[in-house]
Amino acid sequence: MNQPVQPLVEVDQLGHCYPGKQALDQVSFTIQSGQFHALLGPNGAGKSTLFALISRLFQVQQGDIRVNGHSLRHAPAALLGSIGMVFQQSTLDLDLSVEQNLDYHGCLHGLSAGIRKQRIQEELARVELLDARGKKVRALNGGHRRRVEIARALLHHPSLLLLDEATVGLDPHTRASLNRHVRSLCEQQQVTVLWATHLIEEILPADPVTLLHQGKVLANESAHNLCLQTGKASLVEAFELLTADRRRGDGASV
Ligand SMILES: Nc1ncnc2c1ncn2[C@@H]1O[C@H](COP(=O)(O)OP(=O)(O)OP(=O)(O)O)[C@@H](O)[C@H]1O
Repeated sequence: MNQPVQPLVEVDQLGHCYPGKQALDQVSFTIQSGQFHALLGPNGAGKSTLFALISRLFQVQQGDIRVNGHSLRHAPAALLGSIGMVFQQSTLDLDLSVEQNLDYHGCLHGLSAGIRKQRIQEELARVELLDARGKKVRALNGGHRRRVEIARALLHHPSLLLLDEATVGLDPHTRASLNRHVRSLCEQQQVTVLWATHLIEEILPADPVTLLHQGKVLANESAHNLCLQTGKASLVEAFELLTADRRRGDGASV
């Protein structure tokens, strides 16, 4: 008999309150290894709060997150070593070169000079920016800066790559190309991805989706199943139905 596969990521009953605002309320979902998992939610749903918790910008108040079995509460350093982050706001130093930005990150992760040199070369080649290694980040366009951030996030070979609204501010063509690139990392390099977005067009029918709205999980399903279960032809309509129910207070969930 087949054993159930242990998920790579377990978000378990996560809660977070700002003064006077419950931003996350008993949020639970899992991600299987090698998947492109979408965290779909409109502005204010709580996506960035979840990212701030997993990256330890905030202290965990309720619940836990486990990556590769490392608990945010009990083994935070091991968990941080297992993840790579691309935040909504760029965190590159514009006046350093691409290579200097990556090298600094490698130092923070304790990589030796030799390993840093090798990995910088590998990751920049993967995002097709090897020729830009000596350029200041300020000289790159928005799409290329995002690619540098992805290369940087993968430098220490994390199990999980998290991207928070990574395509914000990019033109439609660059958005689509970045989305395709990250999917190819899943398919070809077995990288596991949590892709937070409010843009439904970035999600494909087979993608597992966690639908987050006003701090609560409304659904954990593939986009295709969400349409089937709501009887809607498109994810846009399914999303409208589920979030409208919530706005009316029906509290429907799938
Ligand atoms: N520092 C804060 N103090 C109080 N409330 C906050 C704070 N930061 C966020 N919030 C509120 O918490 C809720 C969740 O915000 P969060 O930024 O996590 O959502 P989001 O899904 O990432 O949205 P966006 O894409 O607009 O950033 C929102 O209602 C927001 O106004």
